[in-house]
Amino acid sequence: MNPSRLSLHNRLLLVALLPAALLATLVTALVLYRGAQTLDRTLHERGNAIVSFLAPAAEYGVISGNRATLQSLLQAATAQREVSAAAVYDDRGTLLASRGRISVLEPEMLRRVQDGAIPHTAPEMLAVVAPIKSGGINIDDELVDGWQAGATQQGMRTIGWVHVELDTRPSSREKSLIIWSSFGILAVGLLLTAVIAVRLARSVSRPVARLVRGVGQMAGGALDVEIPEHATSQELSALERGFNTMARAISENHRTLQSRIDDATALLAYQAQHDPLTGLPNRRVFEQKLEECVVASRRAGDHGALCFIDLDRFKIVNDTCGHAAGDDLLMRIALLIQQRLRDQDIICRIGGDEFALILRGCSPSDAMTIAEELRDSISSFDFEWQGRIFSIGASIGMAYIDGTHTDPSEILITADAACYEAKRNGRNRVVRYPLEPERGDSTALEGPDNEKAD
Ligand SMILES: Nc1nc2c(ncn2[C@@H]2O[C@H](COP(=O)(O)OP(=O)(O)OP(=O)(O)O)[C@@H](O)[C@H]2O)c(=O)[nH]1
Repeated sequence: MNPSRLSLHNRLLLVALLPAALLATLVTALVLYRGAQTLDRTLHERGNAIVSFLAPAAEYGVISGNRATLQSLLQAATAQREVSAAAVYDDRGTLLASRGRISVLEPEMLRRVQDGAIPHTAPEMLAVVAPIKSGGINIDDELVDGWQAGATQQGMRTIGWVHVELDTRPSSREKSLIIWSSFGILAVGLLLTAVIAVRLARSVSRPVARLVRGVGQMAGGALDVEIPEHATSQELSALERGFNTMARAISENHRTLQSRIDDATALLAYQAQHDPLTGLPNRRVFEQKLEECVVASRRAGDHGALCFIDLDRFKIVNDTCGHAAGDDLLMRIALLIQQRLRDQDIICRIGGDEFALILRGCSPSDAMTIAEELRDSISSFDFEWQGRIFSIGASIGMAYIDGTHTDPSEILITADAACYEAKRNGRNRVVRYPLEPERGDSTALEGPDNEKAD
């Protein structure tokens, strides 16, 4: 298991459970060790207390050789709950009296006992041996005096040993009980800790996982993300609220930005196709529309005409009243032309005072009529600027689109040449330049007599 690859949930579990499990195990081990020690020590102390009581009490019986006295002493000793057997030996290790099933002690072992009890353990048994000391008690002395002489411990000699065996099984049972109850408490404690740790880890990892999912969705381009706000902790709850607020703000900003981009794109597209002064379609659109018209005339027989319009004496307005006046005049002329057109006609501004008019779906004579009316309207228009009145005209060169052309620029060149001819012939007139002059059409080369005096 590589800790660096653990998920947040498992890391939190580890952080919560590992110290608790280690601590609980250590405490349990300590409690068990100390409990076992206490039980062993208590048993030893109990054995020592019994032999310490028995040894001086057996002094008289050993000296006097009164085995009945010793027997009654041992009977009293074995009446104790833990004592399973007891015995008295003389100084040579000869058994003087015994009660219960006593294990036989080696005389060397007895001789090693000089200054107090020594323990000896065997399975299910703890043996305690203590020397019986005598300070030269007279057999005829009072028993009380003998006790007092024994109590002084001055110049005493070992005259025998008392041997007591204690049953360790109750103590072992108590130890087992302590062990199992400790393990039980440990298991329950760890289980409760695990349940709490899992709930705590979930309360952190789940909101974090929701946040991670939300961030991932946003990174993937889904800006309308809203995560459920279920966190119970104050900080995570604030984080969830903050994320949603932030996501809403980003989404809103994105929408606003997108709308601005759309507006800017639309404006750019409009500007790329329109003349900024008059608002009419520009030269690029004109070329495109002319090509469409040429294709339509070839494929569907949808004939029409192109009128190249160049204003007459426009420069005078500029020179006399300035460019602002010239601009205003251009806008008014553009409006005037637009008002006189049919729905299917297209008017574009293709130069300073030059306009191109595409008439769709009309015969040569209809086209000539429209062009003449337009010329007349322009020449009849009086432009007033700061108290001064200007009257301009328009020279119009017309080329008919009859399905015989493949190149739109040919038509434009033709119309331009016709316009030039109109200028040359005195301005303010319409000249039509068919590529192949029509028979009997006097206006095709000459144009009408529509010149207006300057
Ligand atoms: N005010 C204004 N003038 C412009 C604009 N674009 C071009 N012009 C001017 O329009 C004039 C066009 O020149 P011309 O066509 O030679 O002058 P004109 O007086 O119309 O002469 P003819 O066409 O021979 O009758 C020039 O003086 C240009 O500076 C514009 O956008 N605004």
